[in-house]
Amino acid sequence: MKVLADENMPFVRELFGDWAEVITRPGRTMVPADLHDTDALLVRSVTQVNAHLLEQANKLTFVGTATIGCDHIDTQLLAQRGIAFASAPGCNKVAVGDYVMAALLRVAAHKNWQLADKTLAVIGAGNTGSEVARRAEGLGMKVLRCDPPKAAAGAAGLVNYDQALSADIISYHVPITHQGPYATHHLLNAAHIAALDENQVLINACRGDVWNNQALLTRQQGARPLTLVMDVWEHEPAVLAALVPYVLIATPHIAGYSLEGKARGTFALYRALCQHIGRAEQHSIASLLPAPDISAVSLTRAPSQHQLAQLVRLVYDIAHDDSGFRRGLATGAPDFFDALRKHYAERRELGSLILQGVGLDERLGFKVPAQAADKHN
Ligand SMILES: NC(=O)c1ccc[n+]([C@@H]2O[C@H](COP(=O)([O-])OP(=O)(O)OC[C@H]3O[C@@H](n4cnc5c(N)ncnc54)[C@H](O)[C@@H]3O)[C@@H](O)[C@H]2O)c1
Ligand SMILES: O=C(O)[C@H](O)[C@H](O)COP(=O)(O)O
Repeated sequence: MKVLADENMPFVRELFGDWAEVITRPGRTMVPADLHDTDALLVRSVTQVNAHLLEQANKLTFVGTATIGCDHIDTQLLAQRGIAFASAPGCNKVAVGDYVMAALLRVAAHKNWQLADKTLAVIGAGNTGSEVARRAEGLGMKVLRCDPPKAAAGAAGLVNYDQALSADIISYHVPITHQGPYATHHLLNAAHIAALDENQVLINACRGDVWNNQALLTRQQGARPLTLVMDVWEHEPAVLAALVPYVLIATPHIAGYSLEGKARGTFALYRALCQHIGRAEQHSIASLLPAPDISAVSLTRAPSQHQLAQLVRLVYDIAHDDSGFRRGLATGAPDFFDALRKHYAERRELGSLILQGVGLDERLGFKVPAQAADKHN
């Protein structure tokens, strides 16, 4: 069987190579001819899987995306053509939790805030939003969850969007949708942006088009700019360069880019394709992951917020991603955004680091030995 995969999908050869012919291509520039005689197509978020791409797909029976978001896939078309489809829900939710936690600690240092005094609103209380809420609660923050589709289905304990917009920090975790009662395109629109207080912080680690970037630029160029954390941008990879100097943390859509998250994404497709063709699984995720460079740290007392930030930086330094983004943009190279993503350094999840010695809140994401963990679930 012939498997065509995005060249930026790790572990494809390890999982598929011993039983399929694996061909890799740059995801953003896959063309219809690449699909000729291909049985299974494995993509990431940058490949638009639509009628045009499938024009020469004469053998295709399976499409998989190793991502959470599926907005790049015409799933209706696949269903019409009888092509099986799989995605990887939740695969990188822990990485997004790590990213937002790193961002929160950096924002707190910048604003001289104690996070435990602040309120965080999570817009979209699904896989990534729930992971972020868990981290924030581990930091002692008050958390508001806003998810109108879930509220309409009867879920309790949720706030409406207006209430959420009053929080100190507002973090977005919705899919991009353009139609229906809960459409998220420009969910943060010009009127919302104009009405926010200058002390508020906005975080976007979902999809760029959820925020009106031009309206944000207008706000930032005025007298009362907001504090912004942006991993995703409207019109990626062509970011609104003028906005970047007004963003506290700017990164190239890498919130989900932990090695573990990528491994889970590829593995979800391996599992789905095995099921699709009736093949027994012969691999595990654990076998794909190398040992982390730093595996344990011993604490003698509960860490302060500042020390917690240092511990997070041991595993994931968001400032490094931010400075790389700014350097890349400054080169003027049109492909800087994709180049940063393609050559992204190996990043482990906070859970790869064991924190020994004190009973740390396990919701923070580090691995805490069972007898020491301060359990909350
Ligand atoms: N930056 C990254 O690297 C990265 C990584 C993973 C996921 N993502 C993006 O984040 C999105 C969310 O991921 P997830 O795993 O949490 O998805 P999910 O499906 O588990 O959760 C999304 C939640 O958003 C809610 N929602 C939908 N419309 C809403 C609206 N108008 N207002 C408030 N809530 C709304 C849904 O009810 C659902 O509970 C993905 O679709 C993907 O686009 C980005
Ligand atoms: O939807 C997702 O899972 C994330 O946005 C994912 O991390 C995107 O990464 P990409 O597929 O663009 O490499």
